Amino acid sequence: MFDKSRELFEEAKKYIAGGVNSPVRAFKNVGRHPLFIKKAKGSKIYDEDGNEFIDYVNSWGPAILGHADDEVINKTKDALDNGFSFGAPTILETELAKRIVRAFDSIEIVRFVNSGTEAAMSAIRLARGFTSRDNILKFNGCYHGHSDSLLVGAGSGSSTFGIPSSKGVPVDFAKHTILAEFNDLDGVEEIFKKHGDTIAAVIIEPVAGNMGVIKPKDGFLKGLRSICDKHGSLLIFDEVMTGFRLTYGGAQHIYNITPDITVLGKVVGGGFPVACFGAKREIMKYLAPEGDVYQAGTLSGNPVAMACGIATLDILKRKNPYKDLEKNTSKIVSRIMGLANQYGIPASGESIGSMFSVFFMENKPSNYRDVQKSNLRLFTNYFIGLLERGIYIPPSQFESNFITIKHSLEDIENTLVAVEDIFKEIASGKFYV
Ligand SMILES: Cc1ncc(COP(=O)(O)O)c(C=O)c1O
Ligand SMILES: NCC(=O)CCC(=O)O
Repeated sequence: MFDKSRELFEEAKKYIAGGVNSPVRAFKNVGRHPLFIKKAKGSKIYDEDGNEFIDYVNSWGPAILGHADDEVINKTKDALDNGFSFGAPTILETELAKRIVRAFDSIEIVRFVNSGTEAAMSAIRLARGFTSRDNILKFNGCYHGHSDSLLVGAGSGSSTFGIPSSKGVPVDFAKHTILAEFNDLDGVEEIFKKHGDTIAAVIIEPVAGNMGVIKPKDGFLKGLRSICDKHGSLLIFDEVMTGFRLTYGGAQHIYNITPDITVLGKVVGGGFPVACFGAKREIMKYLAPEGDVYQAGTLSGNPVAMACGIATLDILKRKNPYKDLEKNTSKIVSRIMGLANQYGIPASGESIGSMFSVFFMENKPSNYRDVQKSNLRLFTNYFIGLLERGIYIPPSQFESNFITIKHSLEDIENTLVAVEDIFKEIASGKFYV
């Protein structure tokens, strides 16, 4: 069923590190080789072996309109025809910026970059420049891209200085990153008691997606806001995953909390490499060329990418699909939980907007420590079972699934049939691994 992909992966490994350009694509966790994708349209993705899948990865988040929306294609092609990179300003950048500024009260000014990694890294530099402080606080299990000071998140308790979670990150860099546990406000308060006057910023995924979907407990984000205010630290919401996905805006609108800096990516570029960070003018004026915090990019604000982002946001604004997305997502999760219950599979589900996770553990996790208790063997069997039945989900327990406006009721019913089949097999003792 996947022979051609296996051959293509072997060939790719000869020329590309590990055969992939981002490690999560390798399916290493689940002991499989990746599928090589030939094309995608709507809710479906097609591999080189000719298999069709209902897609819940959706490019890891950008494709909220489903793949290859015709209107987006046409508008992006129009931009392409005019030339695809000038290294000089275009109207398209201002147009996309206007849409973002109008959608977020917390943002007056933005700066575009090419990836969420760059955006989060630059937001941290800006916060350090603005406050003249070096330390930052992040949460265990939150992912903000792969820049040095943000690649800290494993192995440390909530009140210790971070140790790097990747080789190649100097301990001297990582020691400026303090780790706390998601949803543990007391832990954050303790850290601030000791180190408050050294902390430039708290950075958080307001709804965590990178340890599976975990929502903030009541009062948690509000508590972070007041701790930051009290100590003169900036609050950074990394809404790379949640921005324009949970609502036409971000998690900050749902929870009614105003961060100082917002980081956006994924949906804002509609599938092209676009991300940005934004804040009030008072903070953003610290950036070069107005200010002394340096940040730059040859391809930043690329016109074709901007056009794709504009077309995507305009469709979202016009269609306002968020209620329907939420309804479909909670339906999937509650039906999966019903099936898990029926077949005696230990599982809990979480969803918000069009993001969801199925955890193979009885109780809903509220932080990274909890999520470690998930039964990864069950997850792997679930993943492989789905793949073999034409359903493509992220190859890790510690990720969010996404649905798009193109996921039909039929797609959802077909997914549930596959899930039931797998749970039935597991209940009868049949495992793939
Ligand atoms: C919340 C969050 N921040 C930052 C990033 C990094 O973005 P990118 O992969 O575009 O560098 C991601 C995803 O990868 C993310 O989910
Ligand atoms: N939720 C994690 C990601 O979106 C990462 C994608 C990648 O690094 O390829």
